Amino acid sequence: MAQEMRLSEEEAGLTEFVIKEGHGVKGLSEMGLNHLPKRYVQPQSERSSSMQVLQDLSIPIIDMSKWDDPTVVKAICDAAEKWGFFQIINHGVPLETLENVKEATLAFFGLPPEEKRKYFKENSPSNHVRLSTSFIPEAENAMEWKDYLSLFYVSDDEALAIWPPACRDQLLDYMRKCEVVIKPLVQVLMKGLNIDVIDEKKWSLLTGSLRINLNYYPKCPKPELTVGVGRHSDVSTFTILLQDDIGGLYVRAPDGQSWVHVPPINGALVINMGDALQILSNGKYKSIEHRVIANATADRISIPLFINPKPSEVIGPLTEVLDNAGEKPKYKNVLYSDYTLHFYRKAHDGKDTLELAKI
Ligand SMILES: CC(C)(COP(=O)(O)OP(=O)(O)OC[C@H]1O[C@@H](n2cnc3c(N)ncnc32)[C@H](O)[C@@H]1OP(=O)(O)O)[C@@H](O)C(=O)NCCC(=O)NCCSC(=O)/C=C/c1ccc(O)cc1
Ligand SMILES: O=C(O)CCC(=O)C(=O)O
Ligand SMILES: [Fe+2]
Repeated sequence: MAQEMRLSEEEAGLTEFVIKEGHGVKGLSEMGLNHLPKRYVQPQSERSSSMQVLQDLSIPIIDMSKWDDPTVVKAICDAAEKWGFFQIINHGVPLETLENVKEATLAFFGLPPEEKRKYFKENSPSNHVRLSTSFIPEAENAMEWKDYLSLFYVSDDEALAIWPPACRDQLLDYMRKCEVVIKPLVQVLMKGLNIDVIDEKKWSLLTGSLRINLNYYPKCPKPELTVGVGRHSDVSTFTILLQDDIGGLYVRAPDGQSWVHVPPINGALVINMGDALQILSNGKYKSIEHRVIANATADRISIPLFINPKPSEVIGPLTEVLDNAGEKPKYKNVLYSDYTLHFYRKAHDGKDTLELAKI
């Protein structure tokens, strides 16, 4: 009884501690709890014990050093169609830059709670900077064991003024250096759709806005009962993900049922297609469901850079794709900010956001 009482008091104080006081799940983890608060208990179907993992399959690893070589172009387009996910090596972003971003992420989450609280939605000077926990606590029945800082990029000047000083310089440097990955990838992916010339308008449609998230998954007392990130696809055009060496990211296998682990490779970047590109390519490129498991032994970080249409763009199947392939559109035209708003209004739910755009 006393134990139960303590637990329910704890549940009541949880929101206060995690959300209002700025401790996040990192704070919970550091308290050394030996049980998982109820709010984090996921339904059986979402737990790792319900995942069928294929051990001998893996997403392609592609050497980008000769990215305009026809065999590399084909490897990228095939991976984007079949897997929606691949890792790239020899991509041109210096190893040191990647290390700096990971260090900056740890530096940010290592700040005292009263510092971090400044970046909560209620206190943040701008909706372009937001520190949160789980995904959307207001909309979730069960929370995810993750804290994250989300930064919307408008300009260097704005970022220097409002992004947290603990990480802003390293993130800006990383984003600038990622251009050597973004440009070739867009060119190659468009080539796969028989689009050889990408004018200003199309660049803006495909890559007009950037968002970078810093994800922190602290050690979890009962990882088998919860998730790091629930099943979802990204709403981006595509995402460049930097992960540390802990592991735990799984992607849906081409069979649509099983899961495949994405093993950390030092110096590699993980690329995944997002919903916007699935829509623009009329379904040729697939945004693939992925998820992150929680773990008991190590803190994990990851840094996704989301390359997106501008929120004010209308996205729909590209006319070239429909004309070249003589296809009927599978998706409606939607305002991208309406699409992302729909994503941000509900808990992670696999690929359900796409239903909004389906014809
Ligand atoms: C800052 C923008 C440019 C909009 O500004 P705004 O028009 O002034 O609108 P708001 O900032 O008021 O945002 C509208 C609503 O969007 C939601 N939202 C706005 N950013 C956020 C935010 N980072 N967090 C969670 N709600 C938000 C949020 O619901 C918010 O409503 P509210 O909470 O009532 O103020 C921006 O939010 C926007 O429209 N972005 C579109 C581009 C964009 O960010 N695309 C998303 C690509 S990111 C992606 O694929 C993410 C994947 C992801 C996968 C797994 C995760 O666990 C987390 C993320
Ligand atoms: O942490 C990871 O490896 C993936 C995170 C993710 O899917 C996301 O933030 O959208
Ligand atoms: Fe994701």
